[in-house]
Formats: sequence, C-alpha cells, structure tokens
Amino acid sequence: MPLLLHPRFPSSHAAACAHRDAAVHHRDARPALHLPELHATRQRRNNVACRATRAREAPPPPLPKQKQTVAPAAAALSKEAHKYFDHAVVTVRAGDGGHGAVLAMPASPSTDAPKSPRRRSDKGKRNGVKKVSYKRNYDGSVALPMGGHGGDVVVYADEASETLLQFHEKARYCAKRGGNVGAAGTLSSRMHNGFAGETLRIPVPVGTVVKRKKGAVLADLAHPGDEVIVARGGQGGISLIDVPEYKRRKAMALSPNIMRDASDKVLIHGQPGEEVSLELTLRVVADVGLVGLPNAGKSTLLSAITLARPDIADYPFTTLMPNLGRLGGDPSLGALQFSSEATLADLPGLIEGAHLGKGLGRNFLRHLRRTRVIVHVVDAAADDPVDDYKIVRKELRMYNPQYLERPYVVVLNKIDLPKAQDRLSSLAFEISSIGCEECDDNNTIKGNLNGSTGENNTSSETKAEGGEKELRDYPIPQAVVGASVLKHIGIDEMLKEIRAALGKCFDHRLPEP
Ligand SMILES: Nc1nc2c(ncn2[C@@H]2O[C@H](COP(=O)(O)OP(=O)(O)OP(=O)(O)O)[C@@H](O)[C@H]2O)c(=O)[nH]1
Repeated sequence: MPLLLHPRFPSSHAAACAHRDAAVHHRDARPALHLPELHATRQRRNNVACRATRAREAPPPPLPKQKQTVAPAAAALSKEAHKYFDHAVVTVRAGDGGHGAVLAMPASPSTDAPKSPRRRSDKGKRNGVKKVSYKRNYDGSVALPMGGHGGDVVVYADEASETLLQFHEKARYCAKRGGNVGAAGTLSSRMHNGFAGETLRIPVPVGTVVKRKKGAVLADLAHPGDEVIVARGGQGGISLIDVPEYKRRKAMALSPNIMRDASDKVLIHGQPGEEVSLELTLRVVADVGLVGLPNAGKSTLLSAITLARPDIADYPFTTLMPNLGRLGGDPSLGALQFSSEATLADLPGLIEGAHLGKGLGRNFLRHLRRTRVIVHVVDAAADDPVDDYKIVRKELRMYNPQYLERPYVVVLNKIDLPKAQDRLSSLAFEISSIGCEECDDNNTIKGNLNGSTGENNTSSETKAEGGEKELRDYPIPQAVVGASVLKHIGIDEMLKEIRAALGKCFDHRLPEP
C-alpha cells in the first residue's frame, strides 16, 4: 500500500532518523588514512585556516562605497528631477495563491451502536448522527475549498499623479498573497475558500506608456482611469481528501479529489504570482505644445493665457520639466463647436543638437508626440529671429518629421521692445514664407497667412536632392502673430489663431450637425 502523507502527521521524525543513519553510514564508509596522508591533510587544513585568517584580517572597505551609490541618487532626484520624472523601471510581483488543505472524511456512524427509538429532534439524522450536506459542484461532486487567488498588480492612469519620480525611490511592488484554506481537518459544509489577495493598484500619470522591460508595450494609459493588469496573481491550491484505500471507492463517489500518494501534495500548494520588470515612460498628454529656444518666453505665454504658474526667469533653461495649463473654451463659439478645454504644455527650451540629446533635448521632444497643434514662440528681439526659428524647426524635423506636418502658429514675442517692433512685419513675412502652402502629403493643411503669399516656394522645386525634405517642403504656419506675452499685447489675436488651429484638428471629431 502506498504511504499516505498527511500534514497533520509530518514525517519529519522519520526523515531525521534517515538523515542520521545516512550520516553514520557515511562516516563509517570513509576509508582510513595512513599516517603520511593524515599529516598532509592536517597541513592542508592549517593552510586553509591561515588563508582564512588572513582574509579576515583585511576586510573589504565597507561604507564609502555605499555612500557613493545611495546618497547621490536621493540628492539627484530632488536636484535633477528633470532627468528622472518621465522614465522609470519598476519590478512588480503579483501575490502567490493560497494553499489548499488535506482533509479527512467525517467519521461514519458506527453500525454497532445500539438503536435507540427515533425522536422528533432526530429529524435529519441517521442513527443519531446528523446528516452532513456538502456544497456541490455542477457535476454533483463535493466542492472542496480552494486556496485564495493571489492579488493581481494593476497600473492605472491617475490625474492626481504628475511624475514618475516616486518610482525611483521605490522600485519594487508586491501584491498580497491569497489566504490558505483556513481549516485543515475534517471535511465539513462550513469550510470556505481562502480569501483572495487584494489587487495592488499602482497610480501613474496620465500619458504613461507601460512596457515590459526589453519587451512588448502592454498599454498606453492616455486617458484618466485607463488601466492594465501587468502581473496576475497565482492560482490557489486545491484541497484533497485523505482516506484509507479501503474507503476510496465510496469517497470517489463524492469527489474525484482523493489523495493518492505524497506527490499529490504539490496540488494543494498555491501557484506563485507573476513577477515582471516594467519600463514606464511618460509622454505628456496635451493638445498644444509650446516650443522655442530657451528664453523665448514660453513659460510667460503659458502663465498669460492659463492659470498655470511656471517658473519664469531671465536665464535659459528655467523650465526643466513640461508645465501644463488648461486653456478655457472660446465663449464666442457654440457649445458644440469648441466648448471643451485644451491642454497646453510648455516644454523646456530646445537648442541646436537637441535631437541628438543635447540639453536633454530628446527627452523633451518626445513630449510633443501627442500634441495636435504646435505653438512656436520666437524672441523677436533676438539677434537673428529667423535663424532661431529655423534651428527649432530643424530640430523638430530631425527628431520626428511628422512634427512639422502638424498645424502650427508662430508667436513673434517681445514686441513691446523697440527692436522687435521695428522689424515685426518683415519678420512675419519672412517666417511665413518658409514652407509650402499646399504640400504633397495628405495630412498637411492649407496655410492661412497674415498677409503672406508664399510665392517664393513651390514644393516640387525646393525638394532637396537625395529625397530628404527641407523646411520649405513642409507646411507654412497657420498664422504668424506678433505679441508681448509679458505686457499682454496681442494676446487676443494669438488666442484666436491657436483656437482656430485647434478647431481644425477637433473638427473631424465633432458629430454631424
Ligand atoms: N520684454 C519682454 N520680456 C519677456 C516677454 N516674455 C517673456 N519675457 C522675459 O523673457 C525671459 C524668459 O522668459 P521665460 O518665459 O522664462 O522663457 P522660456 O522660453 O520659458 O525659457 P526657458 O525656460 O529657458 O525655456 C523672462 O525674463 C521674461 O520676463 C515679453 O513679451 N516681453
């Protein structure tokens, strides 16, 4: 008869005895050493001891290394948040399944018991023993309790969350395991499944792309409330009935889950939860992206037309992380036309070579990906505003040529300064001439210039040799407006043009009138 193992009667004693016997046997079986051999062995032992002593004498230098690795990371997080806010790698582990149990059948009433006269209170009892009613499966077999399912791990887009910085402080998250089947012992109708482990929900900013590390993209959480299960909890273990062999046939009629031998015990163990490493990348979700060289006045523009209050200062790279602001709907338009608010993202200033990562440009450029309209801010009082304009356009093109296909408005800023005021019209003309009015691509939009004819350019003539498109092969701006966002000059005109560009993008989503 096969040996039936039961958790209530562990075989640890037997195992210990077997281990001791084996040890004794092993000692006895060791061949006797002759004297020279014995001497050599002692010598070897001494050598080892000496080496060990020497090793202990010179311990590896401990603390300074730890300081170097841990402390700067924490300091860097607060000082250089812009390097970390939009990318993080985390490891998540779902909960293990809870364990099932090995159960015994309840004792059957003794056939030898003397028969006593049946009373009213004995209703439902057979020979004085209460008849047990078990929970049943669909097929009629007795439902044995299962270990609880391990908790899943879910990542969801939360509007209250803004950056991924917290994942640099804590990079490992574990869900709870499922509960074990509470009662081992005798099968009864009151037994419950183990409790399911709670789902671990991890909030991330809206716009986070969740990807397996070095693997496939799992989800793009572009809208508030979007969520994805990234790791599934382990299945709970099943329970088994342990009955002696002579009772098996009867027990099998009740349930097929009869324990046969020790190897069945693995079935009662819950499955381990999934563990995955995830790469989280934040791509800002905004309808409008503000681009331009450092110090052009992008943050000032954002604070002039929205309630956002970004840092503004007279030195480049004041903005290190995208700032978001909400643009109210245009009250002059009907509710259906454009009542919804649009989000504006003020991106850090771009410099020449940004597409190659200069000034962390690549990190910022990727935040334009979801924008529909680009507002290009140019400092009209700078030495060469047209060149500044071209530098930024070229960087956009080299990072992602599709950025140049999007409708865009050029804001010639700082016209309160005399230098800018004098050359405003010539600048507007020059900038609005760089591009083609009707480009080949389907997704380009016919330009709407303030006085520009765009005569100088025809796309067929200006295509660069070798097939790569030049700036003039991309659409001209929707509008070029002069403004002083600091002094609130030309703000209405600018807003009108931004809304017009946005309106064109939203038009195709509006319901048919
Ligand atoms: N005279 C004048 N100064 C302006 C105007 N707009 C912005 N400025 C000034 O230009 C400087 C830079 O402005 P910011 O808004 O920080 O420029 P930014 O483009 O966001 O700069 P980065 O953060 O480096 O990308 C600040 O000193 C502003 O006060 C304007 O219309 N007129």
